[in-house]
Amino acid sequence: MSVIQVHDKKFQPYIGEAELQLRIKEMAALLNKDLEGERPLFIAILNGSFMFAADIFKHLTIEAEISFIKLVSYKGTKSSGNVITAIGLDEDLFGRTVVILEDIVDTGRTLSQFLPQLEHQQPKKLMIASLLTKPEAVIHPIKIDYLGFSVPDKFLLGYGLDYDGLGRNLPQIYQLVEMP
Ligand SMILES: O=P(O)(O)OC[C@H]1O[C@H](OP(=O)(O)OP(=O)(O)O)[C@H](O)[C@@H]1O
Ligand code: HPA
Repeated sequence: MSVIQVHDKKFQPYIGEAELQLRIKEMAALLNKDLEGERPLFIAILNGSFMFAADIFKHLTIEAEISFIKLVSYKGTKSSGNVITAIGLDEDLFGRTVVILEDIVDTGRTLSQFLPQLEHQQPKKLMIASLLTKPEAVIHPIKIDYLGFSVPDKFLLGYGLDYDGLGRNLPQIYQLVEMP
């Protein structure tokens, strides 16, 4: 398996396509078991989660809906810091079982800022399914209900994850090669 170059950096293969797909099937099987009869709404957070969302959704056999949203961060007032708003969230979450689909929970900042906005709508349940997390990088702890892989605190690329816009199309996950 070969090292690839994207922009100025080198990346080595880290999680292969077969291993990814196997784990995603296992995650879907758990969701099928746990959420039978709940007609959950899956909310995929763009851009990064598009491949994970498509692959896991294909393996769901329960009745389920999916919606794709984009989070936009802008400077709020001094006291509130950065504010995150969701574009494309048209559904009413009141009383629904909601599962957020993320490619990665890294520092936890994105979800820690966004989850309270969803909780405000009083869903019946609000759960997180993330393909990846970096426990050593967490600053804002997030409870991940369905997790694919715990990984070290190294920059990843591929399967939806980008480095400066490139690499999202790679079918497997690569890890940054750190140069001495
Ligand atoms: O836990 P955190 O440190 O907040 O990092 C996780 C977030 O970072 C990535 O999104 P990004 O903002 O890079 O946007 P993208 O999905 O469009 O690449 C990823 O898709 C998560 O949403
Ligand atoms: O490791 C990563 N790679 C690409 N995008 C990311 N966004 C958060 N963490 C990462």
